[in-house]
Amino acid sequence: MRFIPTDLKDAYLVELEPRGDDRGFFARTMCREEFSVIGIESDFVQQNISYSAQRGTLRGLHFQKSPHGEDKLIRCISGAIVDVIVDIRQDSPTYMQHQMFELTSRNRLQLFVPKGFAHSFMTLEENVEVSYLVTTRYTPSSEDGLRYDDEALGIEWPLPVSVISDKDANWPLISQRDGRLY
Ligand SMILES: Cc1cn([C@H]2C[C@H](O)[C@@H](COP(=O)(O)OP(=O)(O)O[C@H]3O[C@@H](C)C(=O)[C@@H](O)[C@H]3O)O2)c(=O)[nH]c1=O
Repeated sequence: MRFIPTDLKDAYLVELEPRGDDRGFFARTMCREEFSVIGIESDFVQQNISYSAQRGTLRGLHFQKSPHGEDKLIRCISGAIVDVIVDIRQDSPTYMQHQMFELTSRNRLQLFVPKGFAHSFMTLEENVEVSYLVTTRYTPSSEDGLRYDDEALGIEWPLPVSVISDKDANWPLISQRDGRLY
């Protein structure tokens, strides 16, 4: 695997290193030893998949509040998404900055998102499946989120939103919050 630093501290794009032969190829998608070489010691405990039927479906931006923060390793296994992450660690040099990545079943790129980030994606095609590993079990009481259209974030989504959950359409704006985000 090749780890490509992003503009945001501690977040990486993870490129596969396929070993090809007559049958096709083989590649590792997660390897504790390779991750630890660059200082990632994530202990993944749950794997999730989501299916979105329509192009323009938006999920996020989600995080679990500290101490239930989770590292995530995201992969689009069918179709294509733009994945958007926001660094919400108050002591980080890239605090409140966001970055957008195109993850597709063709480029097979993975995105490593550390705890203390809000995470979201928008589907660019119909019938999209996203698979991801997380390091913390689902803790609904610590669930939180940022609004995809919060002017304080200024995210330029590539498509109009076609489908969004009520929960995601109604997260409070950053200007309406007190205290630390994470
Ligand atoms: C995240 C999650 C949800 N659920 C349940 C709660 C609910 O009934 C149903 C759908 O949940 P949600 O609406 O939160 O699903 P979704 O909006 O797809 O949530 C996901 O969004 C992306 C962007 C992330 O980063 C993920 O960590 C996760 O928060 O699944 C679990 O049982 N376990 C889980 O780990």
